Amino acid sequence: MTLGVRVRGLFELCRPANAVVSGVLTLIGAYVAGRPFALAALVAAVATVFATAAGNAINDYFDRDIDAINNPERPIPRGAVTSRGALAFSVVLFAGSIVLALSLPLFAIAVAVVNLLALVTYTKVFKGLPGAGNAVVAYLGGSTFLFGAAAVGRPLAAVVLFALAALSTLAREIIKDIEDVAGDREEGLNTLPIAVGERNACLLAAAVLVVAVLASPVPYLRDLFGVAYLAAIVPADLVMAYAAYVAFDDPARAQGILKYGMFLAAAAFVVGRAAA
Ligand SMILES: CC(C)=CCC/C(C)=C/CC/C(C)=C/CC/C(C)=C/COC[C@H](O)COP(=O)(O)O
Ligand SMILES: CC(C)=CCC/C(C)=C/CC/C(C)=C/CC/C(C)=C/COP(=O)(O)OP(=O)(O)O
Ligand SMILES: [Mg+2]
Repeated sequence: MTLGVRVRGLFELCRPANAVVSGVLTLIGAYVAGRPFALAALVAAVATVFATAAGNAINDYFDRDIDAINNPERPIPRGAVTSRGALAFSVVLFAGSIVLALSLPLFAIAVAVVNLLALVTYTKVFKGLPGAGNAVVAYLGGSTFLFGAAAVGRPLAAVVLFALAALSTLAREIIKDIEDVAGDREEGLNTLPIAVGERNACLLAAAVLVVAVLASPVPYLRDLFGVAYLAAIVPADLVMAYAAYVAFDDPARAQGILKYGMFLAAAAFVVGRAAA
């Protein structure tokens, strides 16, 4: 195995696009809290990139046997990275994330510690319990905004964004589990759609999305954002509501549409704060 093959494998293990998105959401949290250019905001964003990369790497480590069957192109099953190498890489990334987080205010350190525990335990403890794994990933997604705001000393500024992002991520994770039912059943996993049926899981995901969409004006109503936010969030809400509708027929397409709607919503947060 050449060095290039190994480096590429480690890079893929991090799922760099997801890690960078998480870091950007942390910066948005600091921006909404009013201090995007503070050094602490940058430190928190890099800590988030490291933590997300570490979480993805350890997920692939724990999933190595399942992925050998279902995702043979992943770095461990295809032989680009050894399983011990993936675990060691994840430990190094976690350590980097902790060292960075230790320079932040106490509440931000607390969020980082809870998140690292959640990332380490997710695959073995929560993923196999119906709904629990989805809730953990939803919490993690939402916590990026909270972490960014906490890093600059104003966690309360991001509480509503945390809730909106967690609700929409919860819906998307449930829809992704509906998409994955066939493979997950073979693996013996007990995900929500396997436990309660695909239609019930879809009804729940749609209901969660409706709550998120109906709650989306709250940052405006609480004077956190200006009126431009309303103009920016409406298209995002429409895309997310459409995703809920599509989920009943085509969950694979719905989760992609929903991701797009979530990105639009994150952009609306920036617009809303800029116009506050
Ligand atoms: C109603 C309203 C205003 C909602 C707000 C929506 C919002 C701003 C959501 C932000 C959440 C977001 C864009 C999260 C992405 C970050 C992330 C890495 C999430 C967790 O992903 C795990 C997932 O299992 C990986 O999936 P995939 O994308 O298919 O690789
Ligand atoms: C703010 C700080 C310190 C950290 C934030 C950490 C964040 C945002 C994590 C986002 C959620 C995430 C990417 C978790 C990683 C573990 C995970 C759920 C991987 C998904 O792996 P797949 O292999 O696609 O799916 P399953 O293994 O769940 O089937
Ligand atoms: Mg996995």
